[in-house]
Amino acid sequence: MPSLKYQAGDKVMGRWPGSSLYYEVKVLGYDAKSRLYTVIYKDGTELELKEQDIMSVTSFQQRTRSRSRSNSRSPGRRRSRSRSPARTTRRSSSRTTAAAAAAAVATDSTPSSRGDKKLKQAAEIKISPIQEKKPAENNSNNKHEKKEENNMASKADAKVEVDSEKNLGRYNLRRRKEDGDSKAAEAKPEEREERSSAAPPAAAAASTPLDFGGNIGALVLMLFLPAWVLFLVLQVNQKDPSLTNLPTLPPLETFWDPQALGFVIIWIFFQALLYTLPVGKVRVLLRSGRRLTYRTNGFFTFVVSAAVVAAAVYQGADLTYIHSHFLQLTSASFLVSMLLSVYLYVRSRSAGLDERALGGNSGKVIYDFFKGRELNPRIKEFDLKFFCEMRPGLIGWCLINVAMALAEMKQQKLDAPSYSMILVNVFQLIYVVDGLWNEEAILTTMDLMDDGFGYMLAFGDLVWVPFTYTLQANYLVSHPNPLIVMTVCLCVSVVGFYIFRKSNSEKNAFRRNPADPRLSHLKTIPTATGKSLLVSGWWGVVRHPNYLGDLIMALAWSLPCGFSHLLPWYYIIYFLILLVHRDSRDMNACRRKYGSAWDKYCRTVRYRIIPGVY
Ligand SMILES: NC(=O)C1=CN([C@@H]2O[C@H](COP(=O)(O)OP(=O)(O)OC[C@H]3O[C@@H](n4cnc5c(N)ncnc54)[C@H](OP(=O)(O)O)[C@@H]3O)[C@@H](O)[C@H]2O)C=CC1
Ligand SMILES: CC(C)CCC[C@@H](C)[C@H]1CC=C2C3=C(CC[C@@]21C)[C@@]1(C)CC[C@H](O)C(C)(C)[C@@H]1CC3
Repeated sequence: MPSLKYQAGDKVMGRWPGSSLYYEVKVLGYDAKSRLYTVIYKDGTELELKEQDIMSVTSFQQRTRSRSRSNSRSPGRRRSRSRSPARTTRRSSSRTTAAAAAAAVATDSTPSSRGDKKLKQAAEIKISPIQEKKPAENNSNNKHEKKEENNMASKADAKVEVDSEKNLGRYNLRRRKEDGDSKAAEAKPEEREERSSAAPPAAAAASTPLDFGGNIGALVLMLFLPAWVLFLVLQVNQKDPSLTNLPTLPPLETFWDPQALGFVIIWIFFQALLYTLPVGKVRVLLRSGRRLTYRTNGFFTFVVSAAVVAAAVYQGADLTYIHSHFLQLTSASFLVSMLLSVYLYVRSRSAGLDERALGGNSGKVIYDFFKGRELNPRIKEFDLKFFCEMRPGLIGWCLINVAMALAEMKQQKLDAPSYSMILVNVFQLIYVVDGLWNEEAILTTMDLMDDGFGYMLAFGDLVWVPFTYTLQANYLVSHPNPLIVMTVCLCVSVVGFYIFRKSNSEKNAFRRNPADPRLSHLKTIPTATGKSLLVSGWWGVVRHPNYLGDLIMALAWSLPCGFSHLLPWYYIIYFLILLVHRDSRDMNACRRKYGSAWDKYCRTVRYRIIPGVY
């Protein structure tokens, strides 16, 4: 291993997965493909570690010394952290044998007197090989596994077994079921949150395989996506929109309207102002040692925005401006998203390695610009990604829909919007309000956890969502459709929403507090990161039940538009492609995160989105 930081045979300190404990290990080798070092612990246990989870013994000692110095200076900062599954608080057990653990040193902000205690606690880790399970044992109905896992969730101080799956050379962490108490269940919500975030940091110096066909694919998408939005925006005004009836391109000067740009900027700043108000709960995401706080006041923001817009309409503001200047508003938003993307790329160059997203850190300029390099770019406490995803575009979606209802009344000379328009408005309003009401759930989604913030999301949030997700309402303005299948639309919408909400809430509740008594009936699979995977309930039906619900809802949004044209059905086609691609991105990410535990989950839950089909 000539140009590597650590060589085979080196004695180094290796971080225990999902914890901040370091053990003395010996480097055995390096796999260039996975960019993982194989290390061996003193008792012969082998693990694969990332470079950033390894430290030379000297720098480790320096770090420990400087930490204990700073801790002895500031006792107020001493805090016992119970995030790690490997961190135990019990007295030693006769079954405890880990020689590796004897070398463990807690790197927490604990004073040296506590260091010994931690060392002793860490010595309670038991390392024992796992038996290859028979297929029957892998079944989701395996009560034993369930039992073990429930204990794992509910016992913050239980002992940990390290099981090696010999065939894959990977490890699972499990708590022994006889070691029980209910400390985690009794813990305060904030503490639970910290504990359930025990996974190793997602951000890293390394990059993952390129999506979208790398640089070329990203460039094609960057050009294609705005062109496609333009196509849709022009198509929707055609009397007979179809793929064979292409719209003519308007003169270039019609794209530019300073007033439209002014409105877009005012809207974004207004949303930003509301976002900063100290209303709502503060949520914490732990990322590479940093505490990221998020203020979840999305619902409040929505209510205030609705009140302000209603007041403006009352004062004589004409919302149909949005319909008549749709093209100009779209290009103004595109300009803003472009400028934002450039800003994000430039600032990401000074972001630390641990602040970068795995997916957008390839070193390829176009690809990284598209995918986003920085995981959670912030201006002080203002989180740009969270804000853009949840506020201007999402709330703007509802504003545009209302404007389309008013435009329909004006154009069709109606006293009230059509039933079709009302249904589309109500269905999508519920979707958006639900997203804002459950805003904290976004903290467990791929976008927040794994994706960097770059062109894809900036454009997606500020242009794609408000100007293409409103297509059905926009279509109905000039393509009236008498509603004959109202009951069908309602039923489809209710079923879709039920699946979407229940499955998302189940996963979110589980990620927040795996020991939640309301989830105690669910079966789970432990993983080496300390987090577990749900294997029954909604997440035992298909691997993405939330996508299934979302797709069913998308069907309900198109049904009121009738079958005269394909255009209003575009959303569901696009959404299917997006979610299938997203599902495979998530599969790859989870395989990287959870290794063999993920493969086991996939063997147990065979279908991805649609039961029995895919
Ligand atoms: N309207 C729109 O345009 C879009 C809407 N959406 C919606 O947004 C929501 C979030 O979607 P998205 O972020 O893509 O994906 P998910 O909310 O499904 O999050 C995926 C993550 O969930 C965790 N997970 C996966 N399987 C399990 C399991 N069995 N048990 C426990 N945790 C599991 C994993 O993360 P970990 O283990 O690290 O917690 C995984 O990375 C969905 O409802 C989706 O429909 C998404 C995209 C676009
Ligand atoms: C431009 C590309 C082709 C695709 C961009 C994708 C984005 C538009 C979507 C990625 C994930 C999203 C989510 C929502 C909106 C669309 C984007 C930004 C979401 C906020 C919609 C409301 C939901 O309730 C949600 C679960 C909060 C969604 C989260 C994901």
